[in-house]
Amino acid sequence: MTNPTDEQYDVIVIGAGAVGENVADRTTQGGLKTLIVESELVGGECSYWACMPSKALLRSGIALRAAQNVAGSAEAVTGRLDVAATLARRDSFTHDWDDSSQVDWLDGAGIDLVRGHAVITGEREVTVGDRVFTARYAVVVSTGSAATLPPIPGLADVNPWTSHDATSAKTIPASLAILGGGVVAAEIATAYASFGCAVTMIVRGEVLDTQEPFAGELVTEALTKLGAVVKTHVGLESAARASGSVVLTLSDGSTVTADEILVATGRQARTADLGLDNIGLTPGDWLETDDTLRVTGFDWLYAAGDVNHRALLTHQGKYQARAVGDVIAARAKGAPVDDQPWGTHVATADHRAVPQVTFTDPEVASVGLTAAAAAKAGYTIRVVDYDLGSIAGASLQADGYSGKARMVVDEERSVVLGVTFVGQDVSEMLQAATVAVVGEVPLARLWHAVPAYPTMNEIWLRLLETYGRP
Ligand SMILES: Cc1cc2nc3c(=O)[nH]c(=O)nc-3n(C[C@H](O)[C@H](O)[C@H](O)COP(=O)(O)OP(=O)(O)OC[C@H]3O[C@@H](n4cnc5c(N)ncnc54)[C@H](O)[C@@H]3O)c2cc1C
Ligand SMILES: NC(=O)c1ccc[n+]([C@@H]2O[C@H](COP(=O)([O-])OP(=O)(O)OC[C@H]3O[C@@H](n4cnc5c(N)ncnc54)[C@H](O)[C@@H]3O)[C@@H](O)[C@H]2O)c1
Repeated sequence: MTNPTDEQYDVIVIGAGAVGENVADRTTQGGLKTLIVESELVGGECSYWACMPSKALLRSGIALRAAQNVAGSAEAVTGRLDVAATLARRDSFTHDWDDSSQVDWLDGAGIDLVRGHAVITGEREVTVGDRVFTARYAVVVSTGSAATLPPIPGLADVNPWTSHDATSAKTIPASLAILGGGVVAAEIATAYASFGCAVTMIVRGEVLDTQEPFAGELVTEALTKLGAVVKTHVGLESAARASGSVVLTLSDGSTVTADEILVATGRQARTADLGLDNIGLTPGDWLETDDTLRVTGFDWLYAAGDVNHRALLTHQGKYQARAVGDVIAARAKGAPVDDQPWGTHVATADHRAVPQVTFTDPEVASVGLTAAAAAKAGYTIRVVDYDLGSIAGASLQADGYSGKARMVVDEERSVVLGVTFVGQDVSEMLQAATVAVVGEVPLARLWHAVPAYPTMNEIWLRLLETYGRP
């Protein structure tokens, strides 16, 4: 690890998650001397408690079911999921929660690291313990987000799990209640149900209700088939521990008893103890930015990743990191700033072209606007739906393949505003949809993007045929 001796830097990045690391890399490549401060593990949530461990927990069950869904391999794969081997594979991805390889990467990239809790103590000034650092050009906040805990009577006292516990568990409880119906809840429910854990989801609305409605319907159906109980349109009134178990009283008068409860009710900004009050901002708030990721009202303060609440996804935060690192370097050198929509120094895609995969089984892969969001935004739209199971490639992928696709078209410009695929292995089909949405490729031209036969990508041809040739 580098031992910084000079307390003045060009750029100080607070938080060494995936986003902070990428910001620091870009500013360093831009010739700026950069310090990164991290209070926990270099690599942040995604590497140790979020994307990577959760996907590792999911993958073994998904691979097993994929083999069971094809005659021939189904006969060969007759055993049960090996939970211990799955957990061991998860541990290999998190390097047993040891960040030395990421620290080595920072070192190799020429980025100085200070471990400790950073506080903004003034303009361009960051204090870590008894060391005070100043930044010539910029301070970038990339402190991420943390799980919220709703103020439900008794909930805090039952020692509820957050996603940290669910992704790092060394043993799987016999039963798990999950509060919430979003991405974390649906993914963890899928993984734990695959392990044979008795999962009960308590969902105040529908599962995955920010996606197209059929996504939640198909995922709920699949979760139920896996043995999970999905209770929708019901609230949690109170929680208590009795004989070691968690006893939950629901708004419909019923009770749920489980070994543990996972609270997956969304995120809050990690800004409560960052010293925001020292610079006239409110501790605990999300940091609002312009499209160059500069915090409103400041010329030296930037925010990238979850903490700005634009799109709480690793890939989107890293996209912001590339823009923010490059714009800081450009402004420091007095070079031109390209801040027009879709320019080099802006994160335009955050507004209407965010890709996301929910790694349930079936997967949900979406980009851009849902039909409801597009209509609400005032677009004149046409919605085209198609059954993915009737695509030749899908029928080869799995016997009895079931899935659905939707394309939302802007009728005035004849371009795609959003696409959603739900089905086995659809995640790898998402990038083509993202290119179509970001590139605003006219439908007439999309007819010339010929999908190979027999792949599941033929869904594009079917969607276009259903729409009709413009
Ligand atoms: C269970 C789960 C699964 C997920 N799966 C996916 C997925 O599959 N794909 C995807 O794209 N997204 C996924 N996400 C979202 C993804 O994890 C986040 O969007 C991403 O981690 C945000 O990165 P970040 O760098 O902004 O924040 P973080 O990764 O949270 O990093 C922030 C860092 O800042 C440090 N820090 C905070 N305050 C201070 C301080 N004052 N001083 C010093 N250091 C500080 C923290 O210790 C942390 O290391 C998932 C989230 C969860 C909860
Ligand atoms: N595969 C991925 O890309 C992935 C995976 C996991 C998480 N993430 C990201 O992490 C973020 C956090 O995920 P999340 O699932 O915690 O949040 P979320 O916003 O997706 O879902 C929160 C859920 O909790 C419910 N809820 C909120 N308050 C509640 C309350 N008081 N009582 C009962 N239910 C309540 C909501 O109705 C919703 O169902 C997401 O924004 C997502 O982008 C991404």
